[in-house]
Amino acid sequence: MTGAEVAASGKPAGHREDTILYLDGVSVSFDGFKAINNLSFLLREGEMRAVIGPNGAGKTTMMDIITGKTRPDEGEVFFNGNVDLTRHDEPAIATMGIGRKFQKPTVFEGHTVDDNLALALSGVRSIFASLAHRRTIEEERRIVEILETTRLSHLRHTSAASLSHGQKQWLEIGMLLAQSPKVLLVDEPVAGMTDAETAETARLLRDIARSHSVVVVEHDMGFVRDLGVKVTCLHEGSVLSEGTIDHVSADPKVIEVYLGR
Ligand SMILES: Nc1ncnc2c1ncn2[C@@H]1O[C@H](COP(=O)(O)OP(=O)(O)OP(=O)(O)O)[C@@H](O)[C@H]1O
Repeated sequence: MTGAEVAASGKPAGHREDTILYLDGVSVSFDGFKAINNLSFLLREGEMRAVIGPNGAGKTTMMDIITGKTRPDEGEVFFNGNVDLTRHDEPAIATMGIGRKFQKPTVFEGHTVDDNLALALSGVRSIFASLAHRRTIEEERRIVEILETTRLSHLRHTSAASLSHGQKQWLEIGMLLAQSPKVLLVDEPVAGMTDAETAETARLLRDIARSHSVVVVEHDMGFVRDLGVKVTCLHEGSVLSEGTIDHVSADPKVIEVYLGR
């Protein structure tokens, strides 16, 4: 956060009511080590944010706190302005509309792209029931829409096992979209991708961000630049720098602990 955005009280500027995610004064320790230290992080509804920072900065732990995997020792964590996430567990938070994509793709390799999306769309149904289920017009429309968004229309009937690494990542993003989340948390989406796939992923996420709030954790600075959104750099569990990519990447503190290494 820039100095201008921090009120005199040290509290983050902006009303909680205007946010989709609101973290303030959040701390968590593991065996006495403060992995998150008085962290404040605000995401407006419909905003996409890139989160960067060196290894161990607390990026994953911040996501764990938002999704209910880790409970903070202190601080406020709110979703949609008024839902106190510290009072809910992981499955409840996922159901509320916070979807998370981990770094490693976990698609069903033995099934087609289409089946994978149908499975994700059905949510609670068993694999067998889901594949035997006769699709509604609305389900078919959603699948076609997600295939287009994820650049996989031409691979609809291809086995997920034969997709490239990048296409598997896109399929998994599609499976997340099928659950209609309000917020997508995306962890290192372009790790291991080709340059062309990386560039396409920035476009894909920008498309998704037109109708969702998104937090993207990534180390690839070229990709972060392509996203064209506000950047938050974490260090030692707190916000070290926040603003445009040009502001953050020119910040001497960021250069010292992260970019200059
Ligand atoms: N369950 C845990 N028990 C003990 N220490 C933990 C636990 N989870 C995270 N940590 C520690 O907290 C710190 C923050 O880790 P975290 O994984 O959030 O960083 P990160 O920014 O995601 O790093 P990376 O870029 O390497 O993924 C690290 O020092 C890590 O070792």
